[in-house]
Amino acid sequence: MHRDHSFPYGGPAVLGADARRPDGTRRALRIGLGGPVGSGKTATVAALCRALRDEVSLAVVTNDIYTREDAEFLLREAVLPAERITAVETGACPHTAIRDDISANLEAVEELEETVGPLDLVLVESGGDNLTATFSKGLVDAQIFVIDVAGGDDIPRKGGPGVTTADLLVVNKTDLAPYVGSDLGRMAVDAKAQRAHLPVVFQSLRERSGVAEVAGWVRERLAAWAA
Ligand SMILES: Nc1nc2c(ncn2[C@@H]2O[C@H](COP(=O)(O)OP(=O)(O)OP(=O)(O)O)[C@@H](O)[C@H]2O)c(=O)[nH]1
Repeated sequence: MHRDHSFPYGGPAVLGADARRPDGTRRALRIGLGGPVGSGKTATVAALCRALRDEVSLAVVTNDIYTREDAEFLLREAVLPAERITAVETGACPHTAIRDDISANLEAVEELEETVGPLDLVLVESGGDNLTATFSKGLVDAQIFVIDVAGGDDIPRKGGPGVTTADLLVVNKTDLAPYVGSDLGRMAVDAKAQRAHLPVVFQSLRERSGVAEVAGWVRERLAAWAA
């Protein structure tokens, strides 16, 4: 039977019944990062690791279709010790592994918790996909959708579950807006119209802007999780 675990209405995920380990301790908060190919998901994961690694115990699971390139990038950049980075090779549509058959990703997350735990936070990065890709609620507690201005300033207007329901929308590569003719003001208005109260951060990893806001949002989620 097909079961769709994607967030139907968006908004904060609730503390699931499985939020505690069998010994009663709270498991790590799991945050998924999804979005179109090349929008900056891995670069955002790297930036979050750098911002948060001295405050919280964290680990990363990456998803690629046939390679381990995203994990290899994070290893090369030394954003975390190697034992805290795991790659899942999905071998199929990226959204299948984060939404329909989440077993490989769940196993990877649980193994990280066992080998390097206790962890406060696990970031699960999806392979690049389309605007409909969302994570199963059984895999992550909250999700960030990363789009970029070079993909077209009409993407927020077009909507789709990633843009409309993700707990945080990141519009990345704002430094490229003047070169590709993207209107950031229009993107902001369209995103607001699609998302109502859900937050949007404009980010440029090249210019190091917006990263503190994304990290701040993760800190808020961690605080809510711990409470
Ligand atoms: N100009 C600019 N380039 C960026 C920014 N963020 C990421 N990039 C570049 O965009 C390219 C893709 O970034 P990645 O982080 O690999 O994107 P991704 O979404 O993980 O890609 P896939 O996993 O292949 O879907 C890389 O060359 C990055 O250096 C940014 O803010 N500005």
